[in-house]
Amino acid sequence: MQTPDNPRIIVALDFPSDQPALALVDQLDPAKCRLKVGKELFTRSGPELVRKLHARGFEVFLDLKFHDIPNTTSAAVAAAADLGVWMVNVHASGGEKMMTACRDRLESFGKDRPLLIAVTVLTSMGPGDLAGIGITDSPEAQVSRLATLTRNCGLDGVVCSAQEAPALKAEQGADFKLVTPGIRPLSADKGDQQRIMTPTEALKAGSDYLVIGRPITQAADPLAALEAIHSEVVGL
Ligand SMILES: O=C(O)c1cc(=O)[nH]c(=O)n1[C@@H]1O[C@H](COP(=O)(O)O)[C@@H](O)[C@H]1O
Repeated sequence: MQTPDNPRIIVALDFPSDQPALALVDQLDPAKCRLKVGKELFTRSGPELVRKLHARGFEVFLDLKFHDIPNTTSAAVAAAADLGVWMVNVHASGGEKMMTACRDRLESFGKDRPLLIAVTVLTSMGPGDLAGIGITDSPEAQVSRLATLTRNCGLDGVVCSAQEAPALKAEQGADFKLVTPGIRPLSADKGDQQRIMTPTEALKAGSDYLVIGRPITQAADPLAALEAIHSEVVGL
């Protein structure tokens, strides 16, 4: 079994621009976390911010959730690989041809290619939302179907809720990476997240990487918050 490499904590940089993001990052330790850059921050600050994070020694998950025709999406994934990011993602609902094109395009980057991860069903979507787009199966069944498609297309794993991790590990195998948001230490506010788990519970459930935002970014002492979670999970 291939074990996920440390650090397993990914701090979500949900900031409107690079100044507050870098002010936070400069309090963190690249030995204890990786960083996630999403649509808002990337749209404002772009590849230059990613280069600044790399220069500070951090590995980056570029969370742009690409979803387009195979030619366009695979070119975008290759652009992310050129930038040197550690992980990049697409929507599994883009389908087999799209995911396979992305995987094939990354092969030329060899062993240094980014991990390629697919989003299944967003944690913000319930059964009513799925019905609204013509999917009458439960969210769990749809997650399972899209995770199987993702694995069959040769991708490295999926973003999912830690609550789905035990079933997905059993169905997809230990090497299929599970990247899970909705993580809350016992002492932290739940905020707008509904389906939460503690870091320890999530790793025991089968998560490989924990996406954590506000419990670290909004803490009075972000490094202390990161270190507390890191020491809780480092041996798991
Ligand atoms: O793709 C994601 O990262 C993501 C998917 C999902 O289904 N739910 C979810 O919360 N996220 C992200 O995970 C992070 C969670 O942040 P906190 O709730 O502050 O810990 C945010 O950047 C969300 O956008």
